Amino acid sequence: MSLLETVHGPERLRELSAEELDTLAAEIRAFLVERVCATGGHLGPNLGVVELTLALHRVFDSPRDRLLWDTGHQSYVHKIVTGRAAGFDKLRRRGGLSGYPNPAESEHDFVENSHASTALSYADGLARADAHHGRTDRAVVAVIGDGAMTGGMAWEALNNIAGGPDRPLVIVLNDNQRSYAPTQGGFADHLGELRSGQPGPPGLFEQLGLAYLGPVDGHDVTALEVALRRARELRRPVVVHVVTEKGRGFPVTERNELDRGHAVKPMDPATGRPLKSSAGPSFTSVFGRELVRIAERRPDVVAITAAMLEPTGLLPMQQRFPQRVVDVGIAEQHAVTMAAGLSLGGVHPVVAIYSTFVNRAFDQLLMDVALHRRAVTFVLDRSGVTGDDGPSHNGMWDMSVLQVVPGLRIAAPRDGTRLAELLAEAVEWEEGPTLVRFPKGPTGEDIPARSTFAGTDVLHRAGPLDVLIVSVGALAPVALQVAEVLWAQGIGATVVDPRWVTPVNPTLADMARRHRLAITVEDNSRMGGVGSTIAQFLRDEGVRTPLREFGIPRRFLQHGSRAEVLSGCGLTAQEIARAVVEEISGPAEDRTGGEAIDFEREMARLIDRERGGETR
Ligand SMILES: Cc1ncc(C[n+]2csc(CCOP(=O)(O)OP(=O)(O)O)c2C)c(N)n1
Ligand SMILES: CC(=O)[C@@H](O)[C@H](O)COP(=O)(O)O
Ligand SMILES: [Mg+2]
Repeated sequence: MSLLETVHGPERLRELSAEELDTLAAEIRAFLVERVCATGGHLGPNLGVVELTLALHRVFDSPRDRLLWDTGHQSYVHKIVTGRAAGFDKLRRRGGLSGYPNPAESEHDFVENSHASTALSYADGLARADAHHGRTDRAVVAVIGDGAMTGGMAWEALNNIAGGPDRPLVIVLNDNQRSYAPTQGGFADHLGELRSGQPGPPGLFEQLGLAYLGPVDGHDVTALEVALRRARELRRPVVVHVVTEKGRGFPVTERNELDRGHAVKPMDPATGRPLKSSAGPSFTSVFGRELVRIAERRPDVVAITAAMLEPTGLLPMQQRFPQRVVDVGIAEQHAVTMAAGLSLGGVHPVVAIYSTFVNRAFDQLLMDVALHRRAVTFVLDRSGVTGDDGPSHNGMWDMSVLQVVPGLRIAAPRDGTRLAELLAEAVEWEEGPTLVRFPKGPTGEDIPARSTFAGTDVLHRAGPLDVLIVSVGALAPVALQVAEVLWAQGIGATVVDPRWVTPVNPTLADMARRHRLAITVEDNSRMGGVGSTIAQFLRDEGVRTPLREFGIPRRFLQHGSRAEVLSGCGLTAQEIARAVVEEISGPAEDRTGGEAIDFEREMARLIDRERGGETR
């Protein structure tokens, strides 16, 4: 039996000798490689915290002492030693282990949110609550990476912790010199000075009034324990500066200079080759390619990332124009307002952020960009359901949150060709901010329009004018399947894609007016989504056609594949069609005065007469 098989809780770790701990660390690394190569996940970060996690659980008594993991992607070892090794067969799979701490899984887990730079604020709150209740028998320990330390919230917390009353609060700074890429900036340089161990003036943390212990070898359990015990005994806020190696102990991640295996897809551990073949170009790769094409003809275009250069597709841009890509670290708020500054200075910034992380920079987008009508283009990758990264990573709120921003134009491409078109249109727009949002994964086959009216593409037209289906972004294949299912039941449908979803295209009112029912289908929260806005627009235009919105319900979505989670939200053709049939089953109210009309001919005539829009 392996040592690992005898570990069902942290107490077992305290029985082991130094040699046994070394053996256990090796077994855990082998376990991580075997399991995470099979499922995919954050292999590199977890290979780097094996010894640190063992030492933490030997020195501190979880869950009485609260261990908090910033971002939480590096908590697999914590899960293994707290009795969840068996769950790794279904890591990040529906019904299986979450890829982040999850209080529903274990009493040892406290913070599920995987948005970086929050742990010190949680720790400050917990430590104050202990003081408030007179609890002196426990500690708060926050593990935060050097990348997460580039996030502004971490410094807001440090300011309060350092200035607050003394209380047992241990900050373990896991310094592996990387986020995905090597961490940059003044603070990263300072950590380099601290790592050198050269004698010199007090470091930043001590100057703030915090105790500082380090640098400590993050792969030496004994050295770690000495430092952590000392930190525990200090009973005042202390930073333990731990130096680790991301991806340690597995050649495939150690050799990966791009990101040390930060978030790996299922792969063959012997070769590092992906287990699944690629399903064609991703939205991300199309964005990266098209941005370079735009940048070649627009010297004023500069790209900005918040520590996610490769995942957001900016690698081609950096390789082609290294001086025109700025990585601000995990600092989305700074990224957005810096973009406003760049725009004030005559640059057209393209800010590439995952949808879920733009939530953090809403005020900056609203007040620093939109209020000043700055021509900044936001590109939100991972919009809609992402799935396996759990509730905090779905990009399901961006169109609800951002549609309220005055002057912001929002586009949702349905395929790669539309993404290229819309990105170009967005960067050409100089009257104010623009935003293009798309999901994780392949673009799928192109879906051409059969006609276009004032910018709204007609994708499908069959039978009577029963249902107008407004398809938003990448759910177009679902919208087209809905039309097929309806037609099989004798119900006619017209599928349209507005491409630019905000502001609402007035043509939609003309189209809805001619149908018995309108529906919207979007990979976004149903509340406040595009459907809500179109419904409001139709009411304002006096259009009596009822509208039914299909989107993500107002709840946090547990992890699973994108398809599973979308299905769980009712966003499948069968379920949408079923709801439409129920809604429309009443007698057809004749809206055409008896003669069958040719919808597209009528729309062409109307557009030419009233709106002077282009028709094709
Ligand atoms: C607000 C926010 N922005 C971006 C991310 C994406 N992200 C996840 S982990 C990570 C790098 C974290 O680096 P670090 O804190 O040093 O942890 P390490 O992976 O090195 O252990 C990033 C950028 C995030 N989780 N939260
Ligand atoms: C933890 C984190 O926020 C990221 O690493 C995220 O897991 C990446 O997600 P993708 O795999 O969609 O790039
Ligand atoms: Mg790091």
